[in-house]
Amino acid sequence: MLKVTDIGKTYGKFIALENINLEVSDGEFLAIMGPSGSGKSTLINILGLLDQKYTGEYLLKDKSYKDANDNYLSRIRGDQLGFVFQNFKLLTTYSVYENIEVPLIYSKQKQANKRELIEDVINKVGLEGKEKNTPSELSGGQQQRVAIARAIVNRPNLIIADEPTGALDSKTSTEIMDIFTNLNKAGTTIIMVTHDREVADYAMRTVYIRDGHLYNDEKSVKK
Ligand SMILES: Nc1ncnc2c1ncn2[C@@H]1O[C@H](COP(=O)(O)OP(=O)(O)OP(=O)(O)O)[C@@H](O)[C@H]1O
Repeated sequence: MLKVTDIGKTYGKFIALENINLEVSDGEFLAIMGPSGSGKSTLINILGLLDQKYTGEYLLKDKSYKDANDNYLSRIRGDQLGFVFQNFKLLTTYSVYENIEVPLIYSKQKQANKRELIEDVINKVGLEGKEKNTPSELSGGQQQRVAIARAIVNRPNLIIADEPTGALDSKTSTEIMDIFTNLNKAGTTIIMVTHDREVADYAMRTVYIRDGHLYNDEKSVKK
């Protein structure tokens, strides 16, 4: 799915990432753990094609987007990637249905097909009956379900989730992780940042970041 070779990233003189190497296979479910400020968001911004200012090489499906223009990048992000964030990032004045429809606005599919895709993901995340509600009328867990539905409606190859359970209680977190597990079982590759060991345990593999360096297992993390 993707290959990162010797990636580095600096903010002025500050080294945020150094010598990062990482390969993620199709169908993998990877967790990235690490303390606050260690570089997790910086790394997934690069993986999610939200940041092109890095050194080294990043190939997504064997292709580099380092020199791609903004329009092209937005299209690739829309076609291939789905994003889920800690604070949901839903449009507050839109209904559940309309939020999920957003990624399909530029899609050339017919209206009836779009409706079918949206209804399908609403069922997948268990939000039947909430289509007309706005986010403020939903619980945190339900809002995250909307965000997941929006992330998967375009059937992306890769889901990037940044602390998807960070704002949720443990029972709701389990429900959200069950949704991710089912998506992964159905073939979607997932990369998830989390602080929570129990949440990371849902993934097949965990890597650790500390001070901008990536480690494959916790024992090798240099203190
Ligand atoms: N735009 C920026 N300018 C300067 N420094 C930055 C910028 N963005 C991030 N940093 C620094 O880079 C380091 C890594 O930040 P990053 O957001 O990737 O950490 P993180 O592991 O995601 O943290 P958290 O778990 O708290 O979200 C931090 O020390 C941060 O202060």
